[in-house]
Amino acid sequence: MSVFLNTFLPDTDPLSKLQVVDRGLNKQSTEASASPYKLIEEEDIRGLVKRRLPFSHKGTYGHALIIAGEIRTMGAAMLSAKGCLYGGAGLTTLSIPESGLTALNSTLPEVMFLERKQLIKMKSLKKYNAVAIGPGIGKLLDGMAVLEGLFALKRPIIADADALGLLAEHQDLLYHLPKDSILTPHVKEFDGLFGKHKNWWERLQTARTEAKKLGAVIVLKNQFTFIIDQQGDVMINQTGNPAMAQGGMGDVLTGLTAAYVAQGYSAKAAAILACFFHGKAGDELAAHHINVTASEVAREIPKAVKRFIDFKPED
Ligand SMILES: NC(=O)C1=CN([C@@H]2O[C@H](COP(=O)(O)OP(=O)(O)OC[C@H]3O[C@@H](n4cnc5c(N)ncnc54)[C@H](OP(=O)(O)O)[C@@H]3O)[C@@H](O)[C@H]2O)[C@@H](O)CC1
Ligand SMILES: Nc1ncnc2c1ncn2[C@@H]1O[C@H](COP(=O)(O)OP(=O)(O)O)[C@@H](O)[C@H]1O
Repeated sequence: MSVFLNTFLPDTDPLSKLQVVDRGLNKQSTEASASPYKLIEEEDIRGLVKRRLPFSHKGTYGHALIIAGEIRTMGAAMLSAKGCLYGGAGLTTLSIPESGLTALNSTLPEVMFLERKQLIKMKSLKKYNAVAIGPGIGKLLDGMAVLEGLFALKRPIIADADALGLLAEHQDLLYHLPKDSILTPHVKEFDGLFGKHKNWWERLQTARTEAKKLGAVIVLKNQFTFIIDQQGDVMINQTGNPAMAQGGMGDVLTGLTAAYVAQGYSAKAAAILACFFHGKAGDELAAHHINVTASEVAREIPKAVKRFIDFKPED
């Protein structure tokens, strides 16, 4: 039976009711019968996710840098770092104001620290396999200078939360976003970047155009998160649930996305895997909890991935 796009939208419009969604990611977009809208299925994830290798070491799984947090939102930085750590990056470094250092060392001793002033030494940032910026940075950090420096390196970044706010205010910079970057807006951040929309159908059309124009992956977060790739195809994530509707959940997703980029996945694969396992961890917790915290979701991720990898469909 066909499934239509309106099933995944929180509002109604005449066009999405007519738009068929393909099941799975296998059909090539170039095929005449293919829909640009695709539902991510477990089989797709099995084809993407890699096991950890014998004789591997921390260097095998990449080094992620997360630029996050200010005095009132240091929690966002900790949550992003947790998402990255539990997502399996070989090394995680967090750049926060020094006032957060005690909290970092006592709560996440595995995570390293990079002073904010080191961020202007752009060449030294080349050693990181993934760079994420935004959760809780507010406007205190000289975010624009850091973003400009990162863009000059022409290395993809993951931009979330307040970094998206900065890009919305400086559209000239937005269109210099390095190719294969990942933007992770919720609906308000998306409309801040690209203008107000009447409904979700229109928002998705803008997302497809902008992802192509930017050469970036856009992760438009919602109950069903839409991952729009550089070709303008829309992949729909089915995991996740309302128990996850609590502050900090997106911060964990940002860190988890960085972990997958650091491990060598493409921007598109990293975004798909992060959304899938973030939601999967939330679903497993929601089986026994009415609501789940962002920290709990982060901690559940390695278990959810392990269960998924070890599960045999005939079990
Ligand atoms: N522990 C910490 O340090 C934490 C720090 N955090 C950090 O603080 C910074 C600012 O975060 P913020 O929550 O103040 O603003 P922001 O996320 O822009 O929301 C503004 C308004 O937008 C809406 N809205 C939001 N999400 C939506 C959605 N999915 N779907 C639909 N609508 C949605 C909603 O408006 P409403 O719909 O209620 O009118 C909401 O009130 C940011 O850097 C973040 O990383 C947080 O992560 C929390 C934990
Ligand atoms: N009802 C829901 N169903 C599925 N996922 C949800 C639900 N509510 C929130 N989420 C997930 O939680 C995250 C929220 O992100 P965001 O709004 O950026 O949060 P924050 O800024 O507090 O970190 C997204 O990944 C979103 O998909």
